[in-house]
Amino acid sequence: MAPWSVAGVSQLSTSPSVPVSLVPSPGGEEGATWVRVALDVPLAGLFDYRAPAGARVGQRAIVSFGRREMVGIVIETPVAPAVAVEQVKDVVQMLDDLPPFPDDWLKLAAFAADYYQRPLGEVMLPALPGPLRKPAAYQGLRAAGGPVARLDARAARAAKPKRTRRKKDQAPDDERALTSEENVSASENAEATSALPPVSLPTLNASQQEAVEALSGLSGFKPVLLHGVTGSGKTEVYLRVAERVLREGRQVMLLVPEINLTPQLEQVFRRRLEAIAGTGGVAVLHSGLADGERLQAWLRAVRGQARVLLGTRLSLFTPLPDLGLIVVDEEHDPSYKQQEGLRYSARDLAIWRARDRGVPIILGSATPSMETWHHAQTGRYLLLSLPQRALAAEPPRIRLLDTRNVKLQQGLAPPLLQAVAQRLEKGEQSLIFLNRRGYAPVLHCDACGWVSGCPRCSAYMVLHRQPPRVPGGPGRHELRCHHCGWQQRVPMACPDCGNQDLQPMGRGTQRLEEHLGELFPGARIARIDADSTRRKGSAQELFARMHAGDIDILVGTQMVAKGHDFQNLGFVGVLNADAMLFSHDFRAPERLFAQLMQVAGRAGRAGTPAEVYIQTGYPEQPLYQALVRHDYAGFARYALRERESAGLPPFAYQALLTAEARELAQAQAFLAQARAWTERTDGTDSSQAADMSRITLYDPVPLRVVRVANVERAQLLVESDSRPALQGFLRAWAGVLPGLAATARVRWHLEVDPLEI
Ligand SMILES: Nc1ncnc2c1ncn2[C@@H]1O[C@H](COP(=O)(O)OP(=O)(O)OP(=O)(O)O)[C@@H](O)[C@H]1O
Ligand SMILES: [Zn+2]
Repeated sequence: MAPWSVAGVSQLSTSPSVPVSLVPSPGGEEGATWVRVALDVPLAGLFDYRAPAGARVGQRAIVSFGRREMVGIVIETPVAPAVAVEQVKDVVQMLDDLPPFPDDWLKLAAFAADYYQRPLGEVMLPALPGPLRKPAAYQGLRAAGGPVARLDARAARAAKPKRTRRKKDQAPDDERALTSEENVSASENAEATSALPPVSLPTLNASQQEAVEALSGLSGFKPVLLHGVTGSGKTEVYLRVAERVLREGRQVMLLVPEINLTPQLEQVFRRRLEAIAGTGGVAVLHSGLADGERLQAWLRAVRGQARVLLGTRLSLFTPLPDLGLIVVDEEHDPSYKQQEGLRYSARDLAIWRARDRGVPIILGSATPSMETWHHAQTGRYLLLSLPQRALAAEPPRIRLLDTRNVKLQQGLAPPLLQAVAQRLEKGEQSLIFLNRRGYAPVLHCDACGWVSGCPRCSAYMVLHRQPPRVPGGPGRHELRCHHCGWQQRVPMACPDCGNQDLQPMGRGTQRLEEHLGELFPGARIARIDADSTRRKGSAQELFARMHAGDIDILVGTQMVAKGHDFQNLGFVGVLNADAMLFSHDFRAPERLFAQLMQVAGRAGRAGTPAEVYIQTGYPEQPLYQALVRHDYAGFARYALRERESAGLPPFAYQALLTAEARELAQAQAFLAQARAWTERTDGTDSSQAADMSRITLYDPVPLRVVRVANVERAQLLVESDSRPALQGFLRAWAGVLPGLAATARVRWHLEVDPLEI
């Protein structure tokens, strides 16, 4: 393994095949005439324009491209354009409302583009807040100066007359979208700091203390795995280390899987860290923000006014001038992986960024990914552990309920029901975890075997209960496809045989909620899943009710499994976990173990003894046995041994080419051609030929759900034991794929380090 190879990410390639040079050419920074610009278009390469008034690398420009105008970023200022001078258009406008993007940011984007095989513009521009990449934001009278200038003007106005400013200078609607409520200037921060009430800090326990000391002693790049069991107080460790870094005058980037669901987390970070960084010193970025709010938070971070950036994966690409520490909380969480466009791992890029900036990075988890755990075991990452819960003496007791010889009541085993009843009596809350939303996964005809298939997908339509039109009224049912969104009424009779008695098969969270209501008529029952939380703010409302103790029994999907620090949850029941036990995806056990550990970890956090019951038909499975012992390390040892003997990640590196077409044959033919290309050795590039010996290409196969919205999908897996070899191959391959795809008329994408196969 090469010394630079870190986690999922290899080094920034300096090989000449990288199409981007970040070094300003002899044309000079100031007064350059030619600019080479990255644009958000699905075409490889950069585009040349003339900038009569000069331009600098990293500066943005509005240019015309085809019939559109677009915002691009200057990557080079070449001495001469790559095409005939007469063909080169002038830029429409150089934008100077922001200083040029710094070198380290350009390097990060260039690395991501090269590593994930995407055009540079498709990496850079989507990473910016909306207004900064929309030419419309710079046009027209109202937009004079652009969104940044407007925001600044507003901030300046707001800073002067302190009391009476609201209402009066309300911006017109389109501008208001770009500016949010508080606009605190840097000087105001300083004032506010002293006004904040002092926060009382908990006394660290011995392992927290050790972790904080070890982390405080770090300088330079060092990845650290903070492996702390659920409820062990990892957050407190992040806070202490962050406080220290802030006092040293540096910025902290804190990545979390989700923010919308856990407003308490945001509050804790604000309260604690703004005591040092000043009011407004913590900027928060996530996809739930309006364009203007996002721009504002982003600008504050970029300008160094915000000293802490707390955000989801999209904040990874925010330039931070004084970055001193990166924290990735719940590093194993799949939501760090973007599943469309640039399919990047924010965790892996965060590690690259930490290395590039020479700062420590903390990866925290109770159930680390196998990749991270492997690095910690082999010493590449420093391993720090919090083996005990911060508050409770004991972790929850986990028990397996063997469902093979038990008579279930509506899918629920008697001991589980008794446990809920007992907690009800004691005034404690219960959580029933079922990772399947809807009423029932399929509707079925007993007479002829008909099932509710989606007309557009190779999948079942899920039976859903609609909320009643009037409170207390009857709920209607309908069929919904979770893959394509298709909806239809429940047929009155079987479409095949006319039988009028169609039956729901299996159960989802809605049906479970209904059953529990019948079984525990006096209890306050609520459900948290994607359906019950569709309305903005409804998830926060439901979680607030749970935290306030207004819910006795909570039914929930994975949305409730992570992050929440419930204080009065005494029991967790888990249904249908077996569904993930025998998946074709080699990562399924890892995900299942993490999910069960996390959901179990919601119980008994405040110190009262708690129990977790898992219903299963396979209690002897090693995964469940490890879970009962709370033995993450044992599970990981077993899982890694299996991966090693099968030659799977982290012992191999993968990429996945997916093709979509009207006909499966078309998609497969394209993949077959893409594969055949690799067998054509024309000897033009001997180094590539040598690398091919380390590359395995599997046969193209249809996806498990092969058809979605009338599009058929197939994929081709590429594997190598060497990341540089895989990267070298992908670089060459990505050059020929667009041509092959155009001829075959298929849509395609290439995913590096895929999480799901
Ligand atoms: N040293 C301490 N003394 C007292 N309470 C503490 C201490 N450290 C943490 N806590 C409290 O313990 C609880 C659990 O901490 P926290 O939520 O940080 O755990 P965690 O490790 O992030 O768990 P999870 O992985 O389950 O999210 C919180 O209520 C926190 O306030
Ligand atoms: Zn469908």
